Amino acid sequence: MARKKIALIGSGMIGGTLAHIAAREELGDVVLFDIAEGLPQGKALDLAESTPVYNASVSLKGANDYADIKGADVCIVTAGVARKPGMSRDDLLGINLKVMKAVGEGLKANCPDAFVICITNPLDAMVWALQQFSGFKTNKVVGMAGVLDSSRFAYFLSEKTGVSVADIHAWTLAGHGDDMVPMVRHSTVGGLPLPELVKQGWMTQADLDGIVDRTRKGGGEIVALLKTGSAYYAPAESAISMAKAYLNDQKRVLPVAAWCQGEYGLDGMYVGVPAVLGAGGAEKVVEFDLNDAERAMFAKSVTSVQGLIAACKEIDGSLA
Ligand SMILES: NC(=O)c1ccc[n+]([C@@H]2O[C@H](COP(=O)([O-])OP(=O)(O)OC[C@H]3O[C@@H](n4cnc5c(N)ncnc54)[C@H](O)[C@@H]3O)[C@@H](O)[C@H]2O)c1
Ligand SMILES: O=C(O)C[C@H](O)C(=O)O
Repeated sequence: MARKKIALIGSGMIGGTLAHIAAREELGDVVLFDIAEGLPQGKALDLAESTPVYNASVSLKGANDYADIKGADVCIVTAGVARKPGMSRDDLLGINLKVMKAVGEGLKANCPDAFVICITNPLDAMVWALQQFSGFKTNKVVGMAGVLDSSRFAYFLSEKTGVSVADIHAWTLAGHGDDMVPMVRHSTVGGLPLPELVKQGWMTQADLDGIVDRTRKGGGEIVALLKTGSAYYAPAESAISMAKAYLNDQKRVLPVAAWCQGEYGLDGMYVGVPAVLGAGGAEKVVEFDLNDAERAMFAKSVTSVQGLIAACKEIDGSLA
C-alpha cells in the first residue's frame, strides 16, 4: 500500500512541529506548504536530514505551489496569523478569513477527498469558513481545539491531584474562546467525577473553580509567556491525534469542532463537541446530557461563535 500523504498548510510554529511529529511517527509523506518562500523548503530539508537518525522512511517536501499537495489524504491547516499579548483570538478574524478563502480554493482544486483539520483561529468560525470555501462534505472538515483544551484541563487536574494524566479523562465543550465549557460533571480522575473528588477531599471547590478558569484562559497564559506568538507543541500533538484517528480508522471519541445539525439543538454550525473520528471523518457527534447551568454556558459560547460567523458573512459576501 502506498504511503499516505499529509499536507500541512502553513509552515510556521505549529506547521513545523506537525511535520516533525508526522515524520517521527511515519504517518506518511509530508508536504509543508506556505506562502513564505524558503520557509517550508528550509523546514522540510532540516527535518528530512533528521530522518536517518531515527530511521523514518518518509519524504518531506517544502512548497509554495498548491499543485504539490495534490492527492493529499489529510490536510492540517495552520495558515494565517497568531495572536500576540493584548489581542483576542477574535481580532484575527478579518485577516485569517482571507487566508481561509485562499486555502479553501487550494484544497478544492487539489485534494477534494482529503480529511481536513483546521487549526487557524478564531477556530470555530475559521473551520466553518474553510468548509464553505472548499465545499467539502461537513464530515470531512473538522476543527482542532477541544483536544487541546481538554488536554490542558487534564494536565491541571493531574498537577493538582498527583494522579497520572493517563488516568484522567477531561472534556471541554463549545467554542474555543474564554467562554468554553470545561465539563466538570463528565470529567474524571481515576474514574471519579470531579464533584466526587471535591467531596472526598482531593481538592477544594475553590481549587476546582481555579482549574476551570485556568483551562478557559489557557491559550492566553501561553501567549503572555511567549510574547511573540501562541502555543504550538500541545496544539500540534492534538491535531496529530485527530489525523491518526482518521488514518487508522480508530473510532476515537475526541472533542473537536464538528458540524452539528440537530445535535445539541443546533441548526447547522461548527462548535466543539465530542465526536467519533474514523475513516469516515467525523462519523457521529456524541451528545452529553447537559444540566441547566451547562446548557446556559454552552448557549452563551454558541452565541459568540454565531456572532463571528455573522461577521465573516459581512466581510465576505460570497459566504452569505
Ligand atoms: N485551534 C487551536 O487550538 C489553536 C492553537 C494554537 C494556535 N492556533 C492558531 O493557529 C494559527 C497558526 O499558529 P502558528 O503558531 O503556527 O503561527 P505562525 O505565524 O508560526 O505560522 C503561520 C504560518 O502561516 C503562513 N501563512 C500566512 N498566510 C498564508 C496563506 N495565505 N497561505 C499559506 N500560508 C500562510 C505564514 O507565512 C506562517 O508561516 C494561528 O491562527 C493561531 O491562532 C490555534
Ligand atoms: O490562544 C491562542 O491564541 C492560541 C490557541 O487558540 C490556544 O488556545 O493556545
